[in-house]
Amino acid sequence: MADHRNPGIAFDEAVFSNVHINLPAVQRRAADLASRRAVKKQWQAAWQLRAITCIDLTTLAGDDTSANVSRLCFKAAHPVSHSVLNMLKMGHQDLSVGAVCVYPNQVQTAKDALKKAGSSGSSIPIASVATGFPCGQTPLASRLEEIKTAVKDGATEIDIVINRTYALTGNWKGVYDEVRQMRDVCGSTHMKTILATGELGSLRNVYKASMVCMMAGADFIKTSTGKEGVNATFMVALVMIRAIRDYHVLTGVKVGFKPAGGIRTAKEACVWLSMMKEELGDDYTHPSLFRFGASALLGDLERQLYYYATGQYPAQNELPMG
Ligand SMILES: O=C[C@H](O)COP(=O)(O)O
Repeated sequence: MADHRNPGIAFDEAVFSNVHINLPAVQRRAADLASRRAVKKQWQAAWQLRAITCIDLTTLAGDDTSANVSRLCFKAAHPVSHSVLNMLKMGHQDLSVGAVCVYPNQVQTAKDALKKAGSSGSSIPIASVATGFPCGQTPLASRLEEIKTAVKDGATEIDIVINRTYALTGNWKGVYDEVRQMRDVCGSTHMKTILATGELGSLRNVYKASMVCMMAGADFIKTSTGKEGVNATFMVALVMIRAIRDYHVLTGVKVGFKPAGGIRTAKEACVWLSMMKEELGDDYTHPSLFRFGASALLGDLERQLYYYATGQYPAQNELPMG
């Protein structure tokens, strides 16, 4: 993630209260993206490798144990098998994902496992969801305490959830104040704010929530927890991207973007990256400003790279960690 931070600005409702979303235009652009054909050959492999570096490799399950978290961390440090990397003439490259993303209770395990994975592992950021993830329906004091614990245990990025009750009742100052306090508690730890767009009711609210979180100091805005009925969609992304652009014009600060939930295929990942490049520029195809929140995307990316290298898809035993 970029060293620069978003310091945030004072709350000012005038910045977002009159926002107008051109729904037909957003729908058309989203439909165009969804029907886009994939790039081919070496360009496809290059985009797939880039996509891997942008993944927040995630496990957020009630049945997480040190075994599956450690396995995830090993995979984060070695996302593509050596044989495939050698076939791609990439064996000399240190390839790793953007971060691992786990519950606060698993941060310590992740830290130990990444250390065991060697130099490529110990430099991987540990993101932890916090603040009553996924619903955020716990008292503010305990949500802030959760952040402190995750940071103390070794989290280098915190993914907070916003207060949807406040957002849906138009209490944007309430959303701002909470996020601001979370940002303060994060200290030097980067903060991503999860909007849970599938629960915000309208694209105008998505824009407002994006802007309020950035004003409060979010370093990234993230679409979803992965647990809502509807998670990352191109329509929501286009609205959040517009807010990122507007905030940049207003403050000169570039805030990152993280779509999360339901992104499973290499083809989708490449479309997301090409959208970022077209909408916000090449900077937004790098992990410092762009991440995929995904639990299952890496497997398909590795499979497609294997296909590119060998001309055939792997059997299960050929990518045992896939
Ligand atoms: O933040 C990440 C999401 O929880 C991952 O969702 P997913 O399991 O649908 O990839």
